[in-house]
Amino acid sequence: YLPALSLPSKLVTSTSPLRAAQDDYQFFDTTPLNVAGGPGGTGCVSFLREKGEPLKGPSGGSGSNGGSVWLQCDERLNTLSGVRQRIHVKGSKGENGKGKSRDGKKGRDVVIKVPPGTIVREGGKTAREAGEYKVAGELKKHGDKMLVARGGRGGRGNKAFKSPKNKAPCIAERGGMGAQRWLNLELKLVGDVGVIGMPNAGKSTLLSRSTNAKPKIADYAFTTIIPNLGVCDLEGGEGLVLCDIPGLIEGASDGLGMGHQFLRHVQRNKLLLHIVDGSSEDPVGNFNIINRELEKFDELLASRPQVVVVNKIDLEEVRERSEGIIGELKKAAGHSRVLPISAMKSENVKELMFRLKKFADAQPEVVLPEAMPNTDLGTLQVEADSDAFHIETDPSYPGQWRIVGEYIEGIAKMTHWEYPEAVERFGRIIEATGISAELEKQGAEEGDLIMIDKFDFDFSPAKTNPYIPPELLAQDELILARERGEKELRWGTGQMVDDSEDVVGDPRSPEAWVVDLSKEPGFDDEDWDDEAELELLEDFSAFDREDEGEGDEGYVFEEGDEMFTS
Ligand SMILES: Nc1nc2c(ncn2[C@@H]2O[C@H](COP(=O)(O)OP(=O)(O)OP(=O)(O)O)[C@@H](O)[C@H]2O)c(=O)[nH]1
Ligand SMILES: [Mg+2]
Repeated sequence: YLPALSLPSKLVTSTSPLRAAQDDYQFFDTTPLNVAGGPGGTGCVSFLREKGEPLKGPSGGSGSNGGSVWLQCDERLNTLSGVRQRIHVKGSKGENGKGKSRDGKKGRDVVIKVPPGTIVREGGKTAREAGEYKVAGELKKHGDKMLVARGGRGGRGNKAFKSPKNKAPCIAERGGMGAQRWLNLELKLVGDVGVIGMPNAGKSTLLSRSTNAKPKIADYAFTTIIPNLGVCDLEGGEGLVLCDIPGLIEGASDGLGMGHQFLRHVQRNKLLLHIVDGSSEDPVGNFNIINRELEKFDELLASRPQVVVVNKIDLEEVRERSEGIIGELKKAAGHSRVLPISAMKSENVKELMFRLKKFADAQPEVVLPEAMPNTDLGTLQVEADSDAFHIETDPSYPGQWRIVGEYIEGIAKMTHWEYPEAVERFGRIIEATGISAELEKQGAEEGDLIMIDKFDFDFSPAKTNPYIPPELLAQDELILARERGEKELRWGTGQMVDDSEDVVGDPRSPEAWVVDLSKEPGFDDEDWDDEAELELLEDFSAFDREDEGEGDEGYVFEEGDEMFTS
């Protein structure tokens, strides 16, 4: 095993301008984003006491959900630069529940504005990695909204746990953690007209003369390393959006030059403006090279209508041969939309823009083969709210099992382990979600170590042991007999059960008997504070102290008070 070489970052950064250009480019149009929903508020344990009525029941309010993080599409934006200002975005915390049955206020949502055409991937801190991650959604139209990190669920207060069986529950939940994840956003620029051509043809110059964009212009290839969007204001119209695509060269479709990274961007343009440098050695040859590269990359792209211009006719030698070039280009292109211009001297440029606008408006909206079917972004979530789980085990650590699953891990985090009732409830959830059964199926035994998140448990398969010792099978007989109405004898959890109770259970395992409480007599809401049934409860440490010294109409317990529970 050899340690990986690690170079100082300065050495790692590219030495060739092309490499630098690619890095810059990727940085421009993709960005990582860390989103986290706010944690939910904690539930409250408190009991209300009114004048003359010492105990009026549980009154702990529930904590509220934490704020979520959303992405929202805003058509006024055309870059991700706003998002890049803040890599970490969090929803705010939900308020804790309070005494007197008051629930907390919901945490505030955060909405991040992104431009149309933003693709959201889950995972991938760097652009290079991101391509391998799952696409979670795309924001296409103004107003599209997508939930990317749900706020944590608010913990319930003890009021919510009141039941006929337990009228004075001493249990509350902690707030759940908000979802947290890395996203990678990628923007496909949307323009009406994609400006393509060899490096140095004059694409950026044209954009700077005809639109509000201020692209970098220079006398060397690959001046443009990021696609620039520019809006050309035409009288009485909405304007024409031009997209200056960095220079294409032979081999671009194989990833040479700026390669795939830009070709992708041209995909959305309704039409292409193909700029031919009239001063180059072989204008028509260059024209053909670019078209071949488009074809190799994507047939759909190659079939997009083009307008062709011969640029730099302000130069004497270009002007002289322009007519010949135009004729050849018309032949090569198979249409007659070929114009001579001088981007630098703005010759013929206004005329060109009007024609482009008219032509663009006549084109149908570009329909791309979708990466994913149309989905409702409100429901399509990065979030998976299922109780799915899986069990990890390692043969070299027998008797140790790890349960992995968002739901069960969330519940474990929300459980107040100091309340015995909460622990019991957690046990029931382990049963109900099928985790217990699955553990047994995989061979877990009583006393094995079960790990969920950072919590450890002893495994006790108690109620669902499918192995039935022979002596119990004999008991089954009795149960079945009883079900047939033949005998009155019943078995419960190791002891005889009173005949007056209704017992339901799994006949294969007498130990699984459960008393059906709904049919139990004598549990009336009014009965619960019968003093004879009350016993002293000592632990008040977790009680809500916010409402000390309330007036007559309500009272929240304080440390040192006596409290009774059934
Ligand atoms: N004489 C003349 N020069 C021009 C004209 N248009 C552009 N140029 C020059 O050509 C060179 C390249 O222009 P750019 O606009 O940067 O070319 P580009 O196509 O954007 O090049 P890349 O970004 O490298 O792909 C610059 O020196 C411009 O000044 C023109 O109409 N006439
Ligand atoms: Mg340029």
